[in-house]
Amino acid sequence: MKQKLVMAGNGMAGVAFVEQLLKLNPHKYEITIIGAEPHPNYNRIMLSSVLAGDSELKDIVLNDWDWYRDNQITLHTGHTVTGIDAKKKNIKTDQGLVVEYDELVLATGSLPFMLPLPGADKEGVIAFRDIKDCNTMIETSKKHKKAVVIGGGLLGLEAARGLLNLNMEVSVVHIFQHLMERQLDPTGSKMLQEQLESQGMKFLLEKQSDSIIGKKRVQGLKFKDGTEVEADLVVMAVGIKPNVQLARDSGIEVNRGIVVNDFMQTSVPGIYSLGECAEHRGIVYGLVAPLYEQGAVLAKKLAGSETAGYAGSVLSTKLKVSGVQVFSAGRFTDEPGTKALRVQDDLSGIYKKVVFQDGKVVGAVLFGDTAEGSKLFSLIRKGEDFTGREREVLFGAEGSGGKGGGGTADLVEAMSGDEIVCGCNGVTKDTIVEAIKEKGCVSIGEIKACTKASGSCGGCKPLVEEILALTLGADNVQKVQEGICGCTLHTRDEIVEAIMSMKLTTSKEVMHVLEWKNPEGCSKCRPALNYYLGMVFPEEHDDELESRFVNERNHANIQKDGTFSVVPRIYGGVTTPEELQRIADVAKKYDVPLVKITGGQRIDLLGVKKDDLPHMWKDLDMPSGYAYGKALRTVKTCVGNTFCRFGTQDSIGMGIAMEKKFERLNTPAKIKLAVSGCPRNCAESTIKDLGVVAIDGGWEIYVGGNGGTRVRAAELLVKVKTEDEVLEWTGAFLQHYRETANFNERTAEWVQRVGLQNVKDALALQADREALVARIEKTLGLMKDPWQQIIENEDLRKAFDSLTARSPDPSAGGADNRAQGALVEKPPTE
Ligand SMILES: Cc1cc2nc3c(=O)[nH]c(=O)nc-3n(C[C@H](O)[C@H](O)[C@H](O)COP(=O)(O)OP(=O)(O)OC[C@H]3O[C@@H](n4cnc5c(N)ncnc54)[C@H](O)[C@@H]3O)c2cc1C
Ligand SMILES: NC(=O)c1ccc[n+]([C@@H]2O[C@H](COP(=O)([O-])OP(=O)(O)OC[C@H]3O[C@@H](n4cnc5c(N)ncnc54)[C@H](O)[C@@H]3O)[C@@H](O)[C@H]2O)c1
Ligand code: SF4
Ligand code: FES
Repeated sequence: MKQKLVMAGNGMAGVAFVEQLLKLNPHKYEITIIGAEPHPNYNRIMLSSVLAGDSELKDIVLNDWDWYRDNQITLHTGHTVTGIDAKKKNIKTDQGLVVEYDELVLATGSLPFMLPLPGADKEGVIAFRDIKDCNTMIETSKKHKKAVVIGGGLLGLEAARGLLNLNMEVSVVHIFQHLMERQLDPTGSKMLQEQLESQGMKFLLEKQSDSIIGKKRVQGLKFKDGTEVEADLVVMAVGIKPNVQLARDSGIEVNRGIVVNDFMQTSVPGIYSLGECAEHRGIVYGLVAPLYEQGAVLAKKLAGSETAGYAGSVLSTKLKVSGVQVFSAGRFTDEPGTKALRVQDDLSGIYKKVVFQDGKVVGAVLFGDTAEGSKLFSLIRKGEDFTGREREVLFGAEGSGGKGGGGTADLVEAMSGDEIVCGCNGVTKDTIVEAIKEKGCVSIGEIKACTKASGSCGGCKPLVEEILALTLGADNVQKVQEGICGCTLHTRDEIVEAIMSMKLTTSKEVMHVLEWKNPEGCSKCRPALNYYLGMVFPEEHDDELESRFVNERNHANIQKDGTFSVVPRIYGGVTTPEELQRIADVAKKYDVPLVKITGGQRIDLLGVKKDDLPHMWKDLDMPSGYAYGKALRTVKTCVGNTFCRFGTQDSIGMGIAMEKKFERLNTPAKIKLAVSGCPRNCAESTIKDLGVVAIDGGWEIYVGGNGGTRVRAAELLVKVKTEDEVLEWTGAFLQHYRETANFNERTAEWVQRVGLQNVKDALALQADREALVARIEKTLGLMKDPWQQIIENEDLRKAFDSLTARSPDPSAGGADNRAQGALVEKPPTE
């Protein structure tokens, strides 16, 4: 008869242990798991990504309901274990359930530490620990503007980045002078602060919180120095405390955490503990890598296999904030007896520090370029002696900037099979090699799907790539590729090629023919396929509305309060008294709460009710400005030579001609154009996807520029003489971009990826330009104004209305609508 194994806690550490146990001895136990949260085990690490809008709950589930069922595990979610009777060997839950055990595992994790400030119980003061907190933040951002995060550690900064993505104004309050002082030295910390400030984060450093201000809901935070900051939301991210109450109440020895020996045994026979609630040799861990190592030991112990026990872990961390690369491992501070090798390149924003003791690497900090993180972490764990040749670690044996320390390839070769490569998911080298050799994985994407390695923080990707290359052999390395999303291993180019060669015209066909793993697709591939199909076969492919993002389906941008914004097209930013009168009349008639001039020189009517949209479009009698779409947005113009005394050309006329020609064009990502009448460049043409600047006797065309979060100056594509040439080059450039960029890739990223010279080469010949222009014109000839279509076509109007019925909560950015499968994107900008 099977023994009964019961586990309190359905989190990352506990379930990873059960997975290991099932591999070693699948039939030994009848397993029951009790979890307080209502979900199956999900990847807590990826909550930062959910908050940042890059994934949804369903994307981060590690073990779905079927997994428990397939492994005959009884799962009770929404139950909290409240008592243990170690004599009778049973546990009871808050719902009155009593379960008997032979072996009991406590994997209750941590609780967020909440500063005991006066007023901390007010509405809007939360932690960031679980899905519920994530949803609270997403919901709050729809109604409120100002967020304050207390704590400038890993969690606080990831929370702050997510809140910025939710369009909140974010201030991070930190008690010390330097952010992430547990992971970074002052230099790295300062560079991090500057980078995050450039993303819009504000910092209040060396501030001690005193009290939370507000009535029922938080209105601000007061500091001990008497100053205050306004806040509609306060997120506390000041550390965690092990969740030990259950163990303590049950007479199990507890210090900071539940005290365990090297075999994860507590002071009470038959009761084990692991994860963030456990304390081993005086240390309580707060990252997943050590928890997986503990799980592997406990699995062996309970499976009856041999194990030397758990001896503690060295830690490494990586901040998961897009646009910022930070890695830290081991002992990185300057202590007596240590020496550091430092490389600082302020021009490229790169900083590397490697700390040695007795010739061995004991710690490292990397900022700006973290590619060597895995290698350094491995060197720390291996303890290889570099006495007299320390520089090789960063500069290679020749001191030439090579990979040093034997390079990643040598390191990977020297790794033992049971060494963990992916700390976030506890994946060993053996598991990855097995996935490559036995399950036929040939790409990072496949290995991720098969083993989960590289699927969380991404820090182990260079190591996984190296293992792949070594295992497959150099000749097969070119086979290594990532699919466009987890549903497929096919790259963008393969998909487009298949669409063209097999004449595929629907997403379903593509998914079927290319054997999508998930036949429904996901929020990444569905809109991408719809775009590629429309780009290749503009006539044959029927636009798949259900694959479009929610704003595109509504032909209007959803605002945080659930209302919509309406932006009619105003060609080149030029309007007339009659048009202005109509806009004013519509704004009055529909009680529009805010009329705003946008950065793109047009007028935004904000706060419109969903039901009013078609009526307003009709009354406005103006084309859609596509302010919601992956399409041509605006053509900004300066006054030009019509009125400006510096103007050399008619920038307004040129801009209007461009907007009239390319309006409604579907593009991989939004497109903004501009035309300036002289090199003073008042229309900011050099931070646009395509910007035109008038010069004496002609025009310069710049491409690949971007304002917004990642500013990039556009680069000169060509100088031309006539307006017709401007239109021809613009058409050719846009079509080349449409045909070769990845879906969702802005021109700035695309030009950077493919190189300006390649773009120039593709457009150099007149014949090639003409062919591209012919193709773009074919597409443009088919495009119709979506507002007009809905006004005129009864069927489309009904479909639009039923869209309302299917999304009763128009604030479709919310978790509910995400769950229903509505595709939601980050907020758009003009
Ligand atoms: C936003 C965020 C980002 C993070 N990013 C990283 C990262 O990049 N890298 C990294 O290494 N780590 C990261 N971490 C930390 C990592 O998530 C934790 O180390 C890990 O989840 C701990 O696993 P655990 O199983 O010990 O605890 P948990 O994952 O907290 O699981 C414990 C579970 O037990 C349940 N439970 C508690 N008490 C009871 C009870 N009495 N009865 C029943 N159930 C109970 C809890 O509800 C919980 O679901 C992050 C954490 C957060 C919050
Ligand atoms: N990328 C990652 O690896 C990652 C991401 C998120 C969370 N985590 C883990 O989750 C856990 C929780 O993260 P965390 O950042 O809350 O914990 P932490 O203990 O690492 O950092 C808390 C930070 O808050 C600061 N702080 C403490 N009291 C303060 C106060 N009164 N006012 C202002 N600042 C104060 C501390 O100086 C510290 O920098 C940790 O174990 C962390 O390692 C890891
Ligand atoms: S860019 Fe030149 S032409 Fe245009 S408004 Fe400025 S100064 Fe005048
Ligand atoms: S180490 Fe984070 S995903 Fe592998």
